[in-house]
Amino acid sequence: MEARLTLEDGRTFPCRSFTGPGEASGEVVFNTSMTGYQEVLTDPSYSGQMVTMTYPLVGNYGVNPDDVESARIQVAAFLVKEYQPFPSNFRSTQSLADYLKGQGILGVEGLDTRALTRHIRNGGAMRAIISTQDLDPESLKRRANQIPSMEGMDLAKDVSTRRAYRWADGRPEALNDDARLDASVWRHRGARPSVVAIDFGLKYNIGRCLERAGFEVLVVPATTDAASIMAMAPDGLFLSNGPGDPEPVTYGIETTRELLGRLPIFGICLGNQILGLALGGRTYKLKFGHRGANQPVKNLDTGRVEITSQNHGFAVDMESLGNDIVAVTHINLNDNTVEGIRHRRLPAFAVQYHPEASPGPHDAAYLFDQFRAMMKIA
Ligand SMILES: NC(=O)CC[C@H](N)C(=O)O
Repeated sequence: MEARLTLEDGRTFPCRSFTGPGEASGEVVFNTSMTGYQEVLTDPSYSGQMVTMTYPLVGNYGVNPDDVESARIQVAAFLVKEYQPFPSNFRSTQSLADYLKGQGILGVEGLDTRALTRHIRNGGAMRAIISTQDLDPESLKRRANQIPSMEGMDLAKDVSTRRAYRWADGRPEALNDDARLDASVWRHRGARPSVVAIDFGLKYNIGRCLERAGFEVLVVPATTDAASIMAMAPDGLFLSNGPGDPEPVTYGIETTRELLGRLPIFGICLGNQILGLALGGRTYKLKFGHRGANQPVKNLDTGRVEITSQNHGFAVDMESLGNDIVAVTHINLNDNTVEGIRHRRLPAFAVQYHPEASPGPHDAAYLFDQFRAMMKIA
């Protein structure tokens, strides 16, 4: 079915829907991973964004119930060069087209994804609209310009869980109705270090990695305050990844500021930005962001280069961090932006990239053990 993608600057790309009629809007971003499209689709950090894959053939290994990073598809639309409708993989239970259709998400193919990616690299991430109904470029351009900008947008509280839940045995587990959110919430007190993970859009693989590193994990809503967290007396605090601009996530920044020095803190991606903001730094929007599974990052402590999985459009401004308080621990070797920070005196550190790497390489898995080493219970 004929479709059209129009960016806010008027550039238009003809394409075809492989999921039936529909319309979608959001910020268009590109991801350079060669595989892992199901993890990309379900990563809550993509909320409000339409994602295009630079790898040209998508759908060939289908989808399965295990590779999800959250309970649903989070992208606003999925844009590919060539959709492969005949999946061949022993784990596949459904085609990608049926998976998207089942959740009402528009998928388009036949799009010149290379030209689109080059356009975004030159002009920056842009707002856009895709439609099978409205094919008039002028009307689409006008409407694309009415979409709210990603800057200033707090999407974390929209995707966050409404109720606290346990992460156990590799999956989310609801608490009993009578569970009290105090120190009695932990089942393995004294045997395993306990971590409260603030859910700004938590990827499931972070839950899996925390559990694998030996933690007992309780996931709480984004707006949970410091007093409620201290009431549970955890051994550590984790700040998750999440969508949107970090600056308007003032409640998360405030909670983090209050808990600095009272609990060991580890943050990933949005969690890194929130820690940076809580430490008095600033964040800014990158031109087109980092999204892919082969981003080179230099660990300044060891001098080692890690190949990392990434998905972010904002970054912590290095100049805004007081050097006597915060150390930059990791930088991106493509553009020298901040990829990791550490408090010089207090137990708090974070990375902008994804050590849980889903999809992606596992070079940075050591960070979960580093967090564990900060706990009283080792
Ligand atoms: N994956 C993330 O946590 C992304 C953080 C933030 N939304 C950004 O785009 O920079």
